[in-house]
Formats: sequence, C-alpha cells, structure tokens
Amino acid sequence: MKKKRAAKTAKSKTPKAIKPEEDWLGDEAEGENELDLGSDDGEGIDQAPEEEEEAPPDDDEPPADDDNEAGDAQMGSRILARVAEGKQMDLTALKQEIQDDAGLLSNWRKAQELGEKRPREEVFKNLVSNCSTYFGYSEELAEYFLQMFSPETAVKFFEANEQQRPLTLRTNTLKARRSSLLQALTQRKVQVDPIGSWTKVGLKVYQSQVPVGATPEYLGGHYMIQSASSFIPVMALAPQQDEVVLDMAAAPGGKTTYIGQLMRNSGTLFANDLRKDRCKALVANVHRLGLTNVVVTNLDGKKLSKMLPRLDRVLLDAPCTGSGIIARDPSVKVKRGQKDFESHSRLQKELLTAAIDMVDAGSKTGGYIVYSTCSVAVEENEAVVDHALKTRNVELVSFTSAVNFGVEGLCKYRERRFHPSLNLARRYYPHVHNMDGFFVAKLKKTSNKVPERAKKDRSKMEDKVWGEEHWTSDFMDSVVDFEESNGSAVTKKKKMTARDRKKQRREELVKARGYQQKYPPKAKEESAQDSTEPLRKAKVKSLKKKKEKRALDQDAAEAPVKKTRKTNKVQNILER
Ligand SMILES: C[S@@+](CC[C@H](N)C(=O)[O-])C[C@H]1O[C@@H](n2cnc3c(N)ncnc32)[C@H](O)[C@@H]1O
Repeated sequence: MKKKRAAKTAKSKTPKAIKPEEDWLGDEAEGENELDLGSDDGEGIDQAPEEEEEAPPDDDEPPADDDNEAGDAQMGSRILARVAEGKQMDLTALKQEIQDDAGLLSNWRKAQELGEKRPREEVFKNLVSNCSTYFGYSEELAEYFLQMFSPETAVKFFEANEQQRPLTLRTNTLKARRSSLLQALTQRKVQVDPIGSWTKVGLKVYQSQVPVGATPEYLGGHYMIQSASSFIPVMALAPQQDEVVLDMAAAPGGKTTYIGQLMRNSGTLFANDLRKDRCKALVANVHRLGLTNVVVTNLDGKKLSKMLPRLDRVLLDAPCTGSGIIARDPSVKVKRGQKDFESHSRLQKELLTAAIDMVDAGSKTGGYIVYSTCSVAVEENEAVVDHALKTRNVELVSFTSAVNFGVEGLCKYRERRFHPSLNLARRYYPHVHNMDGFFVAKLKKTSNKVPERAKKDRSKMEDKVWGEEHWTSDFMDSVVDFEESNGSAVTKKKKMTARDRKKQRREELVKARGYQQKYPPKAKEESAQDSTEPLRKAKVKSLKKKKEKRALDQDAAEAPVKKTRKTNKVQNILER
C-alpha cells in the first residue's frame, strides 16, 4: 500500500498528468489487485520481506513513506523544488531545449557544420541535467539511459514512461474462451478488445465502469490482470503437456498460471519464490485460476537443485531493478542506479546458472530455459546471458515462431562485447511497443556436463572476450569507448599483445614476491650527485648481474611450475 502511495506521490510530481491505474480498478478492487497487478513483474512492492537476510539486494526495500521528508525531497522533481523556491520555470522552453540538444547530439557532425560551437561534452551534460529536471530522474540514471539509447531515443523512452500502458487481461483458457469472456465483460460495461494478432488470449481494456479486479468473471478465475509484455516469456518457454517445469521466481503467479494453462493442467509445474508473503498471493492465484498441477515451494532459487528432479523447462523471471516499468513505479527514477544494476546482475547470474543446472539436456521434449526481466539495463540482461554462455553448455535459440516482434538483444554495449548470438534475445520497450520494458532470452541446454574450464577457472571465463580472435587491427581502431563521466567518445586503448600480457604478468609476479621492496630502484638525481661514483657503478653492476640471474632463475622456475595448481592460483589472483 505504501508503495502505491509513494508511486502516486512521484507521479503527481512529474510534469504530465497521469491517470493512475488504480483509478481504473476502483478502491474495492485494490485488495484483490495486489495479487495480480504487481503480479507480472513487480517484486513485492507492497509487502516487506519476512526473512530480511534472504531478500535479494534492495529488491524489496520498503517504499518511501509519504510522511518522510527526506524521502519526499528525494522523490520530488527538481522542478517542484525550484517552484517552491519561487523560481519561475518555463517548462515548454525546457522541453524544447531537451529536444534541440538531443537532436544536435544525434546529428553532431551536421550541427557543427551548421555552426554549433559548444563542445559535445557540454551539450551532453546540459541534456543530462535538463532531462533529470524535467522528467524527475537522478542525474546518474538519466545519463545511463542517454548513453544506453541514442539521446533522441532516450527522450522518447522518458516520455513514454510518463504514460500508463494499456490495462490488459489474459484469458484463462482452462475456464473460459476469449470470445465469451469479451461478451461477458462487455455486458458488464467493461469495454475490451483483443490486444493484437500476436496473442490469442490477451484483451485490452479501453474503459470500465466497474472494477476489473472484482467482476464475477475475475473472482471465478476466468482471467488474470497481466501486462502484455508478461505474456512473452511464457510464450517463448512454450511448455508442453506432461512436462516437468519450474517457474523459479514465480510470485504472485502471473506467469505460473499462464504456464499451467498451456500445460492444460498436466505434468508437474513447480512454482517457487523466496518470499513467503508473496507465496500466499501465488497460492491464491493458482487456486482462483483452477490449476491442479502446481507444487508451490518457498525457497531460495539457488538452492532448489538439491530438491527437485531434472526438469524439461525452467522459467527464470528474475528479480530485477524494474527499470522497464518506470511508468508503474516512478520511484525507480531516483531509487536505482549503476550500483543496483550491478548487484542485481550478480544475483541474476547465480540464479540463471542454478536454473541451467536443473534442466535435463537430454529431455525428449524440452531442455530449455527462458530468462526474463522487466529491466532494460544491459547489466541485468545481455551481461547475465553472456555469462551463462561462457560458463555452461547452453546456446541461445530463437523464439520468433512464438513471438515475432521485439528489438534484437545487444551484442555490444560501450566497451563490452557479448556473444554474437545475443541478437536472438529480444527487448521490448514502452516507446516502441507501448508495453512495459522487458528482456527475454531463450536458451537450449546442449549437455549436462559443466564445462571443465568453468569449474576450474571461473575467473578466466569471466575475462573471455567473444570473437577476440577475429579482431583485426582495423576493427580495433574503429572501436570507440565512452568515458564514464560525460559520455564523450574516446578512442579505445591499443589491445595488449600476448607478449605484453606475459611481460605484465611477470612484473606483477616479481612485485608480489617482494622483489621491488628488497631492491628498490635508486632515484636519478640522487645517483648523479653521488661523489663515490666508481664504487656505486661497481655496486650497480653487481646488483644488475644478480638481478639478471634472479630473472633467469625465475623464468626457468616459472615454466614447469606453471602447470601446478598452486601457481595457477597465484596467476589467477594476479590476472584478476
Ligand atoms: C519479477 S518478480 C516475479 C514475478 C512473477 N514471475 C510473475 O509473473 O508474477 C521476481 C520474484 O523473485 C523473487 N525472488 C527474489 N530472490 C529470489 C531467489 N533468490 N529465489 C527465488 N525467488 C526470488 C521475488 O520475491 C519476486 O517475487
């Protein structure tokens, strides 16, 4: 509840008026909607975790309290702060400046030809600051999106986040047909239409004179209130009848109930969630929709493998920062940043690895894992799947036969390069698809063996750079890097050769063994002023000889020892 209040507060502080989803559903529906609305993607927005220590990082933070001044000040957009200070703000002019600067940056060369005198960095900085002020994001997050997308696209993304997505329903085909549901709802003055040709079960609500979360059809389990993009991971998973399937982070069950309906209540569907409170909503939804093949578990997904049989398919709809659902939860604008993307990424990698390890590569019908998030951050999406490709025997597969739209996953992002097959993953955006931001990737397990290299030397796998062997010097010259702070492009450093790397390793090894401390190099000026020059020279000569001998000894020692585990460990530490 608190979160809804906080979200409303944040919404009311953004420049555009938004019709809150709650208004559509009516007050009576609120209690029920907690089961469903957060269902698709949100992570326990309304409830505090019962077992704090097991909660994922920051995921389930209590929302900002309306009475909390600090929270309010943070949440409030800077526009309001300035208005409160009595400063006039011309919002139209500010918006125009944003459009102009974004346009300039997207056509920078032309802008310069036409007489733009400011340095690119200055224009970018100004854009970050203006977007942060106008749309109410922290500067850090505004900058992140302005770098992730092109500046013009980022502005479209910000604008789309100021509008609510259409309210959508999923017909529960275990209990109703879409056409009969449409008729029943129309009779109750709920105006609905099919969402689009890509789904046979989705309905879009245009208008309603009754709360859609409290109709007899809703209570009877004929439909689920679920965001359209939440359908996609389940369609990609394509569960079959009689399979053994796991929904690893399932509460409150938006996707579980869809999986169960596609399995037609056959086989076994394990539905797990870490949070006990959210499992209650999961159980309630499973009952309401009439599923009889579901086993609900309340465990950490990382520990499930010890308890479950080998599986045909797993859906990991991972806990995430929610950077794709800002329209629904505007607190993300100031609550999330790079640190959150990275901490979530670590948890997501662990969960995805555990998901893969539970799937049977030899399954006659399956052997698939679908990974999804409602975040658009690269760290939580491509970087997680890329890690799985490096450490497990899996490959990305297309799911266009199930869902034939979406933007391709990224194969490169700033200085990072991902496996080329990441173009088979799909991104969904509010500004492109009028849906919540989502990422979906489908993996096929190719062997039950865990790659030796991944088991033995994970640090090396982390460092693996896809396709490095194909990088010509021309290619490397064309690679550009972006500075962390201002997003200006700089040429990437020259790639190290194997020889450079060996030299660096040796230097680090020598350093680690304390060689430098024992024989510190003499300062230049000091030696030039030394009156006992000949003696010093002789000393230096003898030291030099000793040093060469040591280096030779060390080289000789290094070669055979390299094969031992102990040295490998030292090297790994140094390489990290
Ligand atoms: C995006 S939500 C899932 C939404 C759900 N799939 C649906 O469609 O209704 C992510 C869920 O992951 C759960 N979670 C967080 N950490 C977890 C863990 N280590 N193991 C299992 N579940 C976890 C959260 O409690 C949250 O319910």
